[in-house]
Amino acid sequence: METEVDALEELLNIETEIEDVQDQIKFLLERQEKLHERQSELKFLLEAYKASGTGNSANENASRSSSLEDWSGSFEWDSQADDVRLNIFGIPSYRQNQKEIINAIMSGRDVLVIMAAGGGKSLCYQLPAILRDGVALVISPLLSLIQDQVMGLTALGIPAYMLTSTTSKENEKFIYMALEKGEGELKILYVTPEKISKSKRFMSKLEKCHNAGRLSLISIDEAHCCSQWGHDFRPDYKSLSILKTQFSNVPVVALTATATQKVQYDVMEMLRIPKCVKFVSTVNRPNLFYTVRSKSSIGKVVVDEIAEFIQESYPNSESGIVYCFSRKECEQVAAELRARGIAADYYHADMDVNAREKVHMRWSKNKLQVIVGTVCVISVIILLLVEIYIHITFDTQYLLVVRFVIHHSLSKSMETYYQESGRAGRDGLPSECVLFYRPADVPRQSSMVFYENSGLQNLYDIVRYCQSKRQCHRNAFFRHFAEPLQDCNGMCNNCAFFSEVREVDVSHAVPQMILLGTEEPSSYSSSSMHYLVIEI
Ligand SMILES: Nc1ncnc2c1ncn2[C@@H]1O[C@H](COP(=O)(O)OP(=O)(O)OP(=O)(O)O)[C@@H](O)[C@H]1O
Repeated sequence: METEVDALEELLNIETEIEDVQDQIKFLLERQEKLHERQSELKFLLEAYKASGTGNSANENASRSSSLEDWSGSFEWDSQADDVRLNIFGIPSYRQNQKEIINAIMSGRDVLVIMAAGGGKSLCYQLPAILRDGVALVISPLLSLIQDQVMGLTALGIPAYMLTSTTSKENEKFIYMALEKGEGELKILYVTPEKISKSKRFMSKLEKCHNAGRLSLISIDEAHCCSQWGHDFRPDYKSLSILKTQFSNVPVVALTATATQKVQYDVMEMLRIPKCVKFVSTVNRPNLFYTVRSKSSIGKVVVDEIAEFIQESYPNSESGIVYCFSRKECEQVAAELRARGIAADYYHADMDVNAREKVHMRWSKNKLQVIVGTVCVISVIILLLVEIYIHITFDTQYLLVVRFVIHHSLSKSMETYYQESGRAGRDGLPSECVLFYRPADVPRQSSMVFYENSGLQNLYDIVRYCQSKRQCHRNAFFRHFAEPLQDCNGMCNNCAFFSEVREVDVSHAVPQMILLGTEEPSSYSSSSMHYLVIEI
């Protein structure tokens, strides 16, 4: 006769076997994903071979892409470029890859730039836009980003305009005349991708500009938005493929801070630039200290800890961002930080334009120390506010730099976290990125990303990042972006406080755990779990 002990034993065996099966399924799913990834890379490579007509060109291009030698030499525009860099942009020297990228664009090549947040991507297309004859078209996903860029360029005396829903009739007329007839001074024109996909009038003027030989280059910012495998796919970016088809002799520059191999191939395919020169800079941001802190289940305690961190580490009102999961949470956290004496306000898409403008102004005048935003797409708007030039006199600039980025809730992927946290320390000086993590936040995010391509897988990557007490946080980025590991130099909490992590043998608590796991859900109580944790 089967006893209760036999039944319990069999149940345990079955559960162990189920776990084994689940592990195998997980392994096979991961293998399938990797095979799909390689399949799309190989398909792309074969198309590149076909397009070039020779068996070796794709290889040549690939090696050329990774070689900076070709682009770092002397070119006829060197002295003019140095003059513009120094006297217009006020930048004393190039950062890594900038000169090479500029040379490739000036030589008329299509270019894909993967450069860390704050690495200086804008200069790479803005400088050639000034040097080359005609108008440079820049496609950027967000109005506020465009406004900031145009404001900054205008302040430098560069004729930059935007054609968006907020453009005045007068400016629109000026832009169309400049495109069609070459009248007026227009060097850089910013539009959103919707302009390309939806405005026939604009496309017809652009065609006239191109036919007259006045379209100097096409720059596509946040190019990862082209890829369905990226963390921020935007359907309107798909229509950008028309640009290379229609203006085949105009160099296309695609720029992004984050793109895995798969996303890079996708972007090149989507924008029809298979032979582009690829410049991939390291994702490493050596000046950022990454920390993951465990998050209390009591909301008030979390805000207490955030406030304490800000007041202790940044007593001189250095600027920072706090990211929350929802708009409501943003408003609550901002109010609670204010109640604790921190100049904080929230900023999200539900606010009207005037309210947003007001926050923008207070931020730029340094009257706000902290902006509280959401970790979804809207957060990008916040991100754009984080670095603002204040023109004191015509030739003096202050730069508001974000010194800390705090995540009250986890991001939806490693890419998103890299970008959001990357807003800190864009001047290269030491800055901090702190993520408050608790497992209970995962289901909130998973319900949001469930229907995205690889959404859950992306989420689990960042969950692994948060849960690891031993793995270097910086290395997690290198692994994610398939980059060789570099030294962290103790610039993450796992490396800095490695010796403080204790391994505890909890095997004595296993029988209790099993009993707890086999309890009827109705009899299961959090107090029994709490008791168990204390026991351990
Ligand atoms: N060679 C340089 N030397 C010093 N400062 C530079 C250089 N190039 C760019 N910068 C400055 O670095 C800051 C960041 O540049 P930029 O906005 O182009 O970064 P980005 O790569 O577009 O970042 P993100 O992806 O976050 O938007 C700006 O203040 C810019 O003026």
